[in-house]
Amino acid sequence: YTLKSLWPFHAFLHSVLQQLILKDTGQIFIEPVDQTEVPDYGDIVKHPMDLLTMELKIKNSEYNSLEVFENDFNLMISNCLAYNSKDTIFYKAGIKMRDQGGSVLRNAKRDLKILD
Ligand SMILES: CC(=O)c1c[nH]c2ccccc12
Repeated sequence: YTLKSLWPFHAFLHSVLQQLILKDTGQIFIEPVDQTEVPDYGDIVKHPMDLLTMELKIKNSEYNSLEVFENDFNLMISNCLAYNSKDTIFYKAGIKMRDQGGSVLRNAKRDLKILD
C-alpha cells in the first residue's frame, strides 16, 4: 500500500519511528554505519540496524507486529553497545536511546492495547 490511510498499522509504526528519530539528538542511529569509514565494524556487528533501514522495512511491510519492530530497535542498541567502548559518546548515546526509546515503545504497546 502506498497510501498510509489504507494501512493504519504502517502509519502507527511510522509515528513510533518518528518519535525514536526525535530521541536520536546526536543523529548517530539515523543511517547505517558507513563500513568504509569503520572497516572493523563488520567484524563485531553481524546484523547492522539503523532507523532509516527500519523506515524502509515499514514501507516494505516487513513488520507485521510491534514486537518484530521492537526486535530491530533492540538489535540497533545492542550493536551500538557491543561495538563502542563504555567511555565513548556513542556508547552513552546508546544507553540514552535504550532508555528513552524504551519508553516510546512502552507507550506504543499501551496505545495498541487501547485500540483493541
Ligand atoms: C551507532 C554507532 O555505533 C555508530 C554511528 N556512527 C558510527 C561511526 C563509527 C563507529 C560507530 C558508529
